[in-house]
Amino acid sequence: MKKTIKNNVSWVGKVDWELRRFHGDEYTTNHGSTYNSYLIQEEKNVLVDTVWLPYAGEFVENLAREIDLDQIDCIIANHGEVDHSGALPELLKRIPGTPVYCTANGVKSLKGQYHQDWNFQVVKTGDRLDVGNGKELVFVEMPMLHWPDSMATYLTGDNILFSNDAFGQHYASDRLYNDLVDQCDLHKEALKYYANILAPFSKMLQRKLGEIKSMNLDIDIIATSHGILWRENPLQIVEKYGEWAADYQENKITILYDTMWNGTRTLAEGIAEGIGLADPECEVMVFNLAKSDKNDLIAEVFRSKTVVVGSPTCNGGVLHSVAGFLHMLQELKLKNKKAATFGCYGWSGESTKLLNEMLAHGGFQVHGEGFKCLWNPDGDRQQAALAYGKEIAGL
Ligand SMILES: Cc1cc2nc3c(=O)[nH]c(=O)nc-3n(C[C@H](O)[C@H](O)[C@H](O)COP(=O)(O)O)c2cc1C
Repeated sequence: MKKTIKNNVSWVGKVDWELRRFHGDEYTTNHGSTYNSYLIQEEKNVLVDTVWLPYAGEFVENLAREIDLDQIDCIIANHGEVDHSGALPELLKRIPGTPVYCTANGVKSLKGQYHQDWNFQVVKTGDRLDVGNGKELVFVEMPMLHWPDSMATYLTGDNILFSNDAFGQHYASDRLYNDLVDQCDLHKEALKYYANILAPFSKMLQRKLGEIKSMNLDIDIIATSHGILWRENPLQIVEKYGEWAADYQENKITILYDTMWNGTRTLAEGIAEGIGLADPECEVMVFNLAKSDKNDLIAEVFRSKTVVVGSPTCNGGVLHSVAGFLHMLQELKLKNKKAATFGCYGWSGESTKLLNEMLAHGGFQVHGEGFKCLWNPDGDRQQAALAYGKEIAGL
């Protein structure tokens, strides 16, 4: 169903209420998601992005109820990923030859996925497309936000920035706008999206935000490709991105562990108590990695100044939940974060050394050699864990 956004611009996307996993199993979408597609009906009719492949048929049928498909003059493909381009094959079967505006890298990613020689029209930053009634589309390349092909499109007159994945969140709602939804949930999902998907590209993002600011665009609405659109103080999310891209941290320490027989959990709780005693201002949170949502934990680490990671030694290594999580963390290349490690062992005790190596490889400033405990901690070792927590609070 079409929903008017402003004047002759409407939302024609899909709300995916039941989505719980995205990018395969890489990203948890506990609030579902949306695939936002937009229809601009000026003298020219322009479709901006489409929806995820499984909803292609439904999308094209719904669109055909809103507009005679032959009246669509062109399509803007801001990003070639299948959650935005998935309905192009179905749509272009119905209206072959319709121009598809995208970046040079967009041609590569779309051809690479769909193996079709569509009527591609390559655009670059600053290129303009007249849509009639005195309005134009202005294209802004956004390479690596988050694919080489990404771009944003700005509609003059209505002052709408179609930002694609930038500023988005996986958040399903029947409400379109930021001022109509739960603020806490919205900001949590926006930060989770940034931490898990965009954090590796923070340096590029800082440059791009500067470039967008220097274009002096009046922005009334940021129309994202996932989740909620920003219309109330839309630049608030641009400012947040500026903060997040600048080695973000809060006064927060996150303790993450897994355990077989609870010894390492006892250490985790002792360390947390020690930090709390030494620095009551610092928020400390403790999570069992095997029982928690890994993408929510990435967001917790992203917000933290220090992460403390524990695993018992198991078969000369660390537990797989911990190894898998640290593998994810390494890829995010977070900056300006400290780390410390701990774990129980029975004989060889490799876990802390291995954890230190993995964290150092991920760019963390690792403190010392880690806190080890032979078998289950007794009262003395519990006190020692508490003292270790006080030491970490002082890092
Ligand atoms: C399947 C298994 C494999 C283990 N392998 C090792 C090992 O290679 N080296 C070692 O020092 N301890 C090893 N241990 C001993 C544990 O590290 C020890 O029991 C520790 O106290 C468990 O900590 P937890 O209570 O946090 O699970 C192993 C224990 C189990 C159950």
